[in-house]
Amino acid sequence: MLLYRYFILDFIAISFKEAFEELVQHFTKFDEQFEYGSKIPQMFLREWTQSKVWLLKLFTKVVNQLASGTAEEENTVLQSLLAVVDAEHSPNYSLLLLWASLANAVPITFWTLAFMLAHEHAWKKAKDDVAAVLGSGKEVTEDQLLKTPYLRWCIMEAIRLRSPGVVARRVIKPFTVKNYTIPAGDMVMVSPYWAHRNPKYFPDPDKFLPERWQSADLEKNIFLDGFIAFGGGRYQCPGRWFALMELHLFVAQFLQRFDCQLLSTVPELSPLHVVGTQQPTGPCHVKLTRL
Ligand code: HEM
Repeated sequence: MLLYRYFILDFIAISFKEAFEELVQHFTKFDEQFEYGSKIPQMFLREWTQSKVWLLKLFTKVVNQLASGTAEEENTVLQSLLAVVDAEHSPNYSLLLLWASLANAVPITFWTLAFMLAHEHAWKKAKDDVAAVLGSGKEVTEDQLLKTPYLRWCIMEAIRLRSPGVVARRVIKPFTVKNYTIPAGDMVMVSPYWAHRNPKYFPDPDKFLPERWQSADLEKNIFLDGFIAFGGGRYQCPGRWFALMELHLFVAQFLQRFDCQLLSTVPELSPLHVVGTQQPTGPCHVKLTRL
């Protein structure tokens, strides 16, 4: 759905179902091998490279169309971001934006619902809050989301437990840490995944405990100390507030419309995904009932 809106809002001529499906196929291939594509020379990944080239060509068209001022919508996420990026890098940045948004937000949506389902108390509390605040209304306002903080805690807890394995930077100028000099050209990495398992900041770190977020000031966008799921500094995730809002909105509306029961255990996380948020190793079976 996000993929669809992304293009429709920017009024791209993907008006035929087949063309849209072709886009989905190329994006899926790009996403499946992203971990390898970022490390292995492209000549060894022919299909992945073909899909990347296809997507970059598409984004070159998108960017040109936006630059010509013919897009109907204004202030879409893509337009806002392109306003601050060099023209030369715009197609690559557009593809990065599409990948970074979907590859992180989609698995986190899954983990939030799965963790809540696996913790009866969390599922019930979240459902009760949604029923009390949203009722059966069709529209959801920002004010209503603010009145369901427990949902936001569940989302933050899912992000904490399934955040990216590494956030990396290439060293431009040598620097010294504890008597070690890190030379220019090296890569330095920090692991949000492991940082979030430090009991100094997160007691019982492996447990899903939404209540721990009560002491953060999420309304003022202040996280818990030690939480680094969105990276840091100049290049930290520019989509973080958007991500939290869309996740909150989706989970609230899901709980409003469906009841769910786990039919299998929640799958383990896959150790193959290091760059983006963790993905599950396999399917999770649920019984879904429309309310
Ligand atoms: C729960 C969801 C998300 C998580 C955990 C997440 C996490 C991250 C992390 C760790 C980075 C690297 C930051 C760094 O290098 O310091 C990043 C970068 C990025 N994210 Fe997110 N992200 C999420 C959702 C989104 C969404 C929804 C969007 C877009 C609407 C987005 C757009 C981006 C972009 C464009 C970058 C690259 C920034 C750059 O290199 O300049 N992310 N994200």
